[in-house]
Amino acid sequence: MMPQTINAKLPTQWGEFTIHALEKMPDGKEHIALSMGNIQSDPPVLVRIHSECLTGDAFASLRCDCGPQLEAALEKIATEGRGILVYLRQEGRGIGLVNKIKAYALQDQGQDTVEANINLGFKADQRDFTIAANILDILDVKKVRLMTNNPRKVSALETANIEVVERVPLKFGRNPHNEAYLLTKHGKLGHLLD
Ligand SMILES: Nc1nc2c(ncn2[C@@H]2O[C@H](COP(=O)(O)OP(=O)(O)OP(=O)(O)O)[C@@H](O)[C@H]2O)c(=O)[nH]1
Repeated sequence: MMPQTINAKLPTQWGEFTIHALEKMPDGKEHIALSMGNIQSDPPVLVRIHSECLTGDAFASLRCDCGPQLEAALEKIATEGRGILVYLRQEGRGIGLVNKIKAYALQDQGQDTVEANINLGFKADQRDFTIAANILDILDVKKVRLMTNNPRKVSALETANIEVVERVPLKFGRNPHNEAYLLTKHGKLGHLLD
């Protein structure tokens, strides 16, 4: 089945985006992209690949840095007047919402974010970012400036022939509740954080 895209306007507090709803994707999930401005022209467009996080994105949870990263990415795109937010339905680094809350419960008992995933029978990170490259292909984008601290996102795009001309660090949302979580991301998951 071929992927299909449905486009509509999406006015936001940062300006007007186009929302692209992607269905019939290879992983069977419904993904979303928001775009602003001319995304195919030079210089290469600013792109954020964001994994779904209901607790951080919608409920302003301080356990992670997802909400502030999402907002900062949309703001940076609006400031440039062009860019793409790819919103992947990869809740809980791919383990799903209920399993993420199970992982939070284990973290409440002292495990770190990686140990909790492993003890639930998952890998530390279940995500496959190839789907983000598929979405950029559908949007006809071949070169990007990628906002991320996660080297796996950079290598996944490059493996799929999307050139990452620049990695733009995205360090927002550090707070006392997520200090240990961010340290674990840095120490065990390879995120480029100070
Ligand atoms: N399993 C699990 N998932 C989490 C936890 N905290 C946040 N997440 C999920 O992690 C994903 C966000 O991943 P991050 O590791 O924060 O960031 P990243 O996307 O790898 O990298 P950046 O591009 O640098 O932000 C979202 O899907 C969140 O729901 C946790 O403790 N356990």
